[in-house]
Amino acid sequence: MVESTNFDDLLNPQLHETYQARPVFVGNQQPRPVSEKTPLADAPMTTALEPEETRRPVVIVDDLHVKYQVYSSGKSVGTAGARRLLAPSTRGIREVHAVKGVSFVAYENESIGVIGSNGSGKSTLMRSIVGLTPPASGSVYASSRPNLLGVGAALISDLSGDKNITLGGLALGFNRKEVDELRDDIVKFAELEEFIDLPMRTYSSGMSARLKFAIAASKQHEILIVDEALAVGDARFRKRSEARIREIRENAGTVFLVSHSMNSILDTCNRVLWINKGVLEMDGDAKTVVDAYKAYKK
Ligand SMILES: Nc1ncnc2c1ncn2[C@@H]1O[C@H](COP(=O)(O)OP(=O)(O)OP(=O)(O)O)[C@@H](O)[C@H]1O
Repeated sequence: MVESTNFDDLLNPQLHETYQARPVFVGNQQPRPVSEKTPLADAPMTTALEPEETRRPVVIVDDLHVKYQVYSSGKSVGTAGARRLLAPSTRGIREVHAVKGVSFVAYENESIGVIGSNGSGKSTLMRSIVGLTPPASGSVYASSRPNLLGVGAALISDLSGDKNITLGGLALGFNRKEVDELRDDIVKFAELEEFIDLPMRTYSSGMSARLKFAIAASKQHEILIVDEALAVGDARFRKRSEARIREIRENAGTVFLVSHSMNSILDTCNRVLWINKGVLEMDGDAKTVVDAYKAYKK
């Protein structure tokens, strides 16, 4: 007989019942490092960044450099025939310098768009702010742990949408009771009432994206990073997710939105960072930066 796995066996209630997502540095109003090259927590900032005194800084990125080590196959693209044979081998480890000395201060209640061409380093910068990708040098300071929107990693496609709400909710730091209280709102927001008992693998990509967004956005994040999440779903869902992002921001959150949609950026953000080839090309009022970016792209 094949033994079936109980859903509760997949979780560890003892572990999760009291689990709460903890800020990186508890009880300290000052931004503190979430990641930096050296373990010196109180290392002075290397650049002349001066946070405004009238506003509360929530994220400080100080001269951040991020590098990837990539294994190169040795195939030099574009060199044909004999030229390829004569060309020096590029086999081995190659370094990609994805973020090159980016510095800025983000304040409470700001909604910051992050724009730039493909491969310019936007996602890398965001992953570094969350602490997923370590910097090669420089530091990131945050008043509490920034959250990258998305609970995708915690979800299991063979389980129903409903059970995945439990999984995703626990991954966000809610306890079971809190997840149960939020469940109906999440299902309603995702508009999946009729499908919530079906395994997630039967969902279309838009349906699972809606569920992931609805789970992740059910939490009032203090620092939230949304990387292209709004590009999914239809226009109506996009409008509602934009509205939810504005709501999070209005409730004293700070939101970063990485997007290629200038309309989403202009609708949602009051400030924009333009990243170009790993460098912070421009930082300012949303319309000014978007106009400059559009002019550059022409
Ligand atoms: N895991 C990785 N390993 C190696 N190189 C990487 C990795 N992730 C990103 N890169 C490289 O770092 C650079 C910046 O990539 P990143 O994904 O941050 O850009 P992006 O601006 O978010 O791009 P897009 O708009 O296409 O999503 C690119 O040259 C990319 O090839």
